[in-house]
Amino acid sequence: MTVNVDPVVIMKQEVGKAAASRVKSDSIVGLGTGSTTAYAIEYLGERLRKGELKNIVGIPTSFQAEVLAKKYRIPLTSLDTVDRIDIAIDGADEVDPNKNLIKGGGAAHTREKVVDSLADLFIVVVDSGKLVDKLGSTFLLPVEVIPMAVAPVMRSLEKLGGKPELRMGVKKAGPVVTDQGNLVIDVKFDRIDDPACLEKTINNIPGVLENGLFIGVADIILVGEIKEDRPLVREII
Ligand SMILES: O=C(CO)[C@H](O)[C@H](O)COP(=O)(O)O
Repeated sequence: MTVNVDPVVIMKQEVGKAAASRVKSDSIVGLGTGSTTAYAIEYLGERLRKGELKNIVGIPTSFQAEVLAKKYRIPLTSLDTVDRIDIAIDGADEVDPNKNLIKGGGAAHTREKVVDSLADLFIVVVDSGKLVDKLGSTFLLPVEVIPMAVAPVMRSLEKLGGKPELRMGVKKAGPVVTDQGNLVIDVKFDRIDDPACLEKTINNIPGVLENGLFIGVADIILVGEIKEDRPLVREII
C-alpha cells in the first residue's frame, strides 16, 4: 500500500483494506467509486497477486473503478453475464444513523445504485468525517439528469424547496459529464426529513435518471477512525 501520513488518507486506507479483507474466493464483487474504494480495489489486487484470494470477478460502478481494476489485474465482467453479486464495496459522502447514504460525489451514483442494490452484502467504506445526524447537513444531493431536461428539472427541484446548481468540471471547461453522458445537478436542501420519500419524489421528475439518496441499501458501514493517534476500523451493522 502507498504510505501516507494525512490522517484522512490513513483512515481511508485502513477502511478500504478492512473491506477488501472480507472478500472471499469465488466471489462476484461490486467495485465502487471514489478515493476510499480505490484502496479496497488496490488491496483486492494485492490479495489476488499473493494468491490469498482466487477466482474473483469484479463489476465496476464507473470508468474509474474499471481503470483501477485493470491496473490491479482484477478480472471484470458485466451484469449481462452474471446473475448475482456476492459483495459490493463502495464509499459514501454522508451516512446517517439508519445507514442511509448520500452518494454521487464522484458523479457515479446511478451505476453505483444498480450494483450496490444487487449485492447480497453491501459494505460502505467511509472515514469518520462522513457520519452525520441528518442527511443533507454537509453535502449537496447529486441528481443525474439527461442534458435536454436540465432547466425544467432545476425548476422542479426549486419547487421541492431545493437550491440546485449544475456541477461544473474542475480542470475542464463546462459541466461535469457522467459516464452515461448526462449532467449532474447538486441540490442544497435545508433539511431532509423523509429521505425515502424525497428519493422517490426526485426520481419521478421527468428527465431525472437517478439521485444520490441510498435508502435501506447498506448492510454494513465500516468507519475509519483515529483514536489516540492510532487508526482503527469500527463496524456499524
Ligand atoms: O459516491 C461516490 C462516487 O459517486 C463516492 O463513493 C463518494 O463520493 C465517496 O468518495 P470518497 O471515498 O472519495 O470520499
